[in-house]
Amino acid sequence: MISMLNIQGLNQFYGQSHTLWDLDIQIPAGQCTCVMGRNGVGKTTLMQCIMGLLPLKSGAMLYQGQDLARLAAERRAALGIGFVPQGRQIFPLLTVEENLRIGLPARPDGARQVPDFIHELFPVLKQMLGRRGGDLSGGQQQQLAIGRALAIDPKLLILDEPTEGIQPNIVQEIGEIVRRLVDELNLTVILVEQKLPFARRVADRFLILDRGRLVAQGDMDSLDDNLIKQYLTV
Ligand SMILES: Nc1ncnc2c1ncn2[C@@H]1O[C@H](COP(=O)(O)OP(=O)(O)OP(=O)(O)O)[C@@H](O)[C@H]1O
Repeated sequence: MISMLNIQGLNQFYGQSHTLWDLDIQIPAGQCTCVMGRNGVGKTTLMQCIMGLLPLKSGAMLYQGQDLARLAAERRAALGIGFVPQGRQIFPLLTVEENLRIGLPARPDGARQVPDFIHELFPVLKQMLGRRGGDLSGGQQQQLAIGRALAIDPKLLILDEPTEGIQPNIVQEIGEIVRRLVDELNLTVILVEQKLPFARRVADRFLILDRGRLVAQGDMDSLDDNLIKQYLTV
């Protein structure tokens, strides 16, 4: 297995509160890994650590062999890590096109155009390029957030709860798009997801966090009822 991201001994604190404990995690290249666990176990915190948005107490994060831990967040984007944050965080007053273009300066190849494949993946955005981001529906905003992350041409794409608050037909579409990114474009995806059917359909592997610790991992097929009962259902 070639790992895209190799996390070793990661510890994170919010003030005195020890939130992530001694995490050792390998994210295989060219697969979709789903990070699971109940509310508050540290999934978003882990994604923010990978993106450089939170300081680590200790640990290494090797991305294609290079340690990210000392790199600023913008550098991580330039290395090819795309991020779709929880809650989408699109810019409501900017147009769809301006939102899509916002990360382009991070591209190492100097490209200044939004790649065509993004318009192909999200035809709805193509029809709305001049509209303000804030005027889009939740599902359209989620597609915009994914398109914006893809515009930097990432190799690793992190999606934090992309289906939260989205209507079912768009959830279905997002699932198909994530699969295409993995199968056709060979992206590596880390998906934080609480909806079990969606996770099963879209992900190849799972990791389960519980109170900041890694408690289980494996192929999606091996996620059994015991694990679900112990760590996932409320
Ligand atoms: N900025 C912060 N300051 C202090 N504690 C925080 C902060 N952000 C999160 N926490 C705490 O850290 C723990 C992990 O939160 P985190 O948001 O990473 O969990 P999560 O698994 O992503 O949950 P959810 O599924 O609800 O998004 C929680 O106990 C949370 O209350």
